[in-house]
Amino acid sequence: MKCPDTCVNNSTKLTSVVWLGLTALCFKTCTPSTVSYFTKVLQPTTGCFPYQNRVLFPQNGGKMRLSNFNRNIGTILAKPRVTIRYNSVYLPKKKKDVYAYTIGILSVLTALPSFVSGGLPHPKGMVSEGLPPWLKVYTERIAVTGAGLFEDKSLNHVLVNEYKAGQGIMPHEDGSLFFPTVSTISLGSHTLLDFYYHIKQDQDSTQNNSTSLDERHFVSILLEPRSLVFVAEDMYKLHLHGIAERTSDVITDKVANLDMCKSVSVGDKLTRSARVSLTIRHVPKTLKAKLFLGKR
Ligand SMILES: O=C(O)CCC(=O)C(=O)O
Ligand SMILES: [Fe+2]
Repeated sequence: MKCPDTCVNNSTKLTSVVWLGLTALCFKTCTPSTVSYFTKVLQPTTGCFPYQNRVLFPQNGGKMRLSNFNRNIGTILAKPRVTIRYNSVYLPKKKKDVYAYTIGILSVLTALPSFVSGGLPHPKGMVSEGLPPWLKVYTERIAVTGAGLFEDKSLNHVLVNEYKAGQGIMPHEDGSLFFPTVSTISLGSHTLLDFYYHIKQDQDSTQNNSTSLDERHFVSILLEPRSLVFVAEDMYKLHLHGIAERTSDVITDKVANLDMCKSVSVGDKLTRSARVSLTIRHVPKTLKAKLFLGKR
């Protein structure tokens, strides 16, 4: 089970020796033309996973194509202040696009399940490190697609997670360090993003106070390969979300976006494979990095 990215565990810092080893492995495994596509992106250490502050990634952001990014977007839940929007075909199926590289590189470097780009969110402010060009392609276009959901804020934080079949992320909330809209691109496998009611402290409440996760689970969203989902407002702030540790998912009537998914119906069993998610957010509180070299 992965921890949510709001956890910080410094004991998982990657040593440069391990990184150099993994880099050498990648360069040995990739063909020379592939290697020329990749450059190292140095990332800060955050989260709960080992090996996450060094990763190789394509830097040819300008060449990537995101098709349909403003089409096919559908709203699943849109009561006042409760919003999920879903786009099943946000990324084209195209050779040499970033999803292929992402999956390829993460499977070569199997010990790289997660990394953060943009900085480390902190209550006092994130020292903003900027995003590499290939990620900016996503953040800028998602800001357009999600217009109205981010209040024109720039998306300055990206978390990349890899899940092998059978892995998930425990029910959690993303917390107040982020603006309360999250956008997620899914690469590789489908998954089910499950939403749960919190346990209510209010004794008068007659519902949603079960301690059983199954009973608190009230809706799921099927995240298809290359899809984009926005979770906003109360859906972000009031409820927990998570991904169950399963190797396959049986589709039930709790899956709220079936009408937006191609050829999937209630009763179907979908087998998971490796999935990589790009979780793209806005961190409101940022600090300018100050370097004090010598006497002030
Ligand atoms: O991988 C995902 O789609 C969910 C990740 C998530 O909820 C998180 O990192 O906070
Ligand atoms: Fe989350």
